[in-house]
Amino acid sequence: MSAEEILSSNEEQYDISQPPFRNKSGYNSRIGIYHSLVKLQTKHEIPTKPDLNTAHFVLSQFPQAHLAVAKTAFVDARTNLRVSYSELRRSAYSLASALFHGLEVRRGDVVFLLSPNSTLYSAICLAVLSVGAVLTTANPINTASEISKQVRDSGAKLAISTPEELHKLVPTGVPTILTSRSSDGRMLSVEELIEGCYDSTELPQVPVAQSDTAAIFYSSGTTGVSKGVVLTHANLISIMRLMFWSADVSGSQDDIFLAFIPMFHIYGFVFFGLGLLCVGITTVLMQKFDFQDMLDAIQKHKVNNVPAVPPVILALVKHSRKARCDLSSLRRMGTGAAPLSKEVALEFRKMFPWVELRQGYGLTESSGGATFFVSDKDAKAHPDSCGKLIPTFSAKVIDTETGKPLPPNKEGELWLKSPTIMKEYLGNLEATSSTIDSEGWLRTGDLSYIDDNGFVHIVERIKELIKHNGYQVAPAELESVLLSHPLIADAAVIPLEDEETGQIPMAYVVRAAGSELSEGQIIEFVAGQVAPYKKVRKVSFIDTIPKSAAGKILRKDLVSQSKFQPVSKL
Ligand SMILES: CC(C)(COP(=O)(O)OP(=O)(O)OC[C@H]1O[C@@H](n2cnc3c(N)ncnc32)[C@H](O)[C@@H]1OP(=O)(O)O)[C@@H](O)C(=O)NCCC(=O)NCCSC(=O)/C=C/c1ccc(O)cc1
Repeated sequence: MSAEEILSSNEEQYDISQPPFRNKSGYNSRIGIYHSLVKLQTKHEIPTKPDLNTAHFVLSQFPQAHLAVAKTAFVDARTNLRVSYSELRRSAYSLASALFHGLEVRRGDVVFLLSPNSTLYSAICLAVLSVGAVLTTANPINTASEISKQVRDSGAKLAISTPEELHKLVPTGVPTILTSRSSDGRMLSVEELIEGCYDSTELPQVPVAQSDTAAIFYSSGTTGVSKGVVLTHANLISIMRLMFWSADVSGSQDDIFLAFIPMFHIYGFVFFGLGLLCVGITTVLMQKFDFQDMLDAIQKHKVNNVPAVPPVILALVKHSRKARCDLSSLRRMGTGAAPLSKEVALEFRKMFPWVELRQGYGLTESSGGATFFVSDKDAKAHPDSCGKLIPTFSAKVIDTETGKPLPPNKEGELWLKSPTIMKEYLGNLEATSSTIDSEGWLRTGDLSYIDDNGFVHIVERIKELIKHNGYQVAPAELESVLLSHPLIADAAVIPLEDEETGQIPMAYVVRAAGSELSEGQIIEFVAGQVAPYKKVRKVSFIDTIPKSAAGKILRKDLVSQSKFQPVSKL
């Protein structure tokens, strides 16, 4: 369904000026659907022009005044290098010309970007999208085999990599250019292409439809291993507009933001990679998170706004008193990607009474946004909620037993519909059809309820997913690594609650007969094959893995069992 179709079907079905919408929950009891009660003003409306390209849209949003006065778009927290809106636009233009005319990147070609946050990141994304190519990104700490898998699955034609991570791409054979100049000058780099002789005054004219694929982000979804989430230009343009709306309603238009949240995931991508550029704000960029560096950056650059994840909020509560730093410039903090405990939220507000704290909820499959708190007063009064549905969103809360939609205050699986919902999982019809139904409803795999006032509460995950530091870790992926060990007969991986990081992956292992494999050896074996945030950090040995009659691992039983075991974090 196109953005236009979804928007107009929302208008027809959910006339919020009519009963039964005269309730604050936005619940229509006749059809069992909740609807965002926020109407977008004209300036926030989602453009439905069929041939609009995300990059053209974002670049057209750069405020003219900012281009004229060379307002800073990005500051590198470490080097102090500043990139203005006009420089960013010039870089995007010349890189787009170089990709199109020099490297013959064409509409639909997939370009794989392997880089931490950098002042070049947005220019690269804009250039790739502007020529109708498809962007796919990855965490640079992923292992070579994880990266090969993604290059293969996405069908990447070209890669762009930092010199440090190049070795992980070499085995894939995919043509690669570097982000910065190589010391021996033998490889082409983005820096050289930007400074080269390509046209820096306009973008190549490539016809692109909003329904074209724009990006493929990898997510574990509700089940199993990592899958490519296919997002269209329509999805990204919609979320850009909603970002603009959220900055406006929360009064953040003139804030200085801090970015340590990685741009290679949807959260960082929609905020820092593209979204906040439409608002015209300045972002201080950190390549990698470090607690003290974060405090220093806030103080030095007088940062006002920090989108974060729960472990960072917890670290501020626990450690900022000891650290000598001035956080008086802070005005707003956001938190998403994992649940923030009510106690931590309350403690944070006590320690930083001058800072607004907003919890949000979004998935890669919804292009990163779904709920938001318009007012801090509401956020304060509802610390265990992640806000209300953002404009254009509808939701159903589905009884997991009967499949029927539920009214306010009843728990069920949250289903979402909006113009931001992904098109599909790449090349995976089965996963797509079990996640999005024929009417376009996305099953989130999260157990939730919506209260009388429309506040969304996420209760727990139904999907089999571990959240470590806000990163997704799929148990099935770790289980297949464990089962590849010749001395492991069977294995199951579960989330173990952890105060600092949210959850850690814990493995239950059945050793092969006669094997004396130790916990340490197993941890080391897995660590050698997966990115550091996916590491198994605790192992327990067991005689058999509990399974249903159909052979499905009964993870809930193992989770209950794990609660009775002493945990020593490694
Ligand atoms: C800032 C965090 C919380 C902490 O950083 P960290 O302390 O460096 O830890 P890492 O988790 O990055 O690193 C894991 C491990 O990798 C190691 N590592 C690190 N960088 C290296 C290196 N370059 N070399 C080698 N080893 C290394 C690091 O030392 C560590 O090792 P270990 O000691 O074994 O735990 C970081 O984890 C982080 O950014 N997490 C956020 C992840 C994230 O963005 N998730 C979003 C997914 S999308 C989504 O859910 C959307 C939500 C959303 C919600 C609401 C909205 O409104 C909108 C959106």
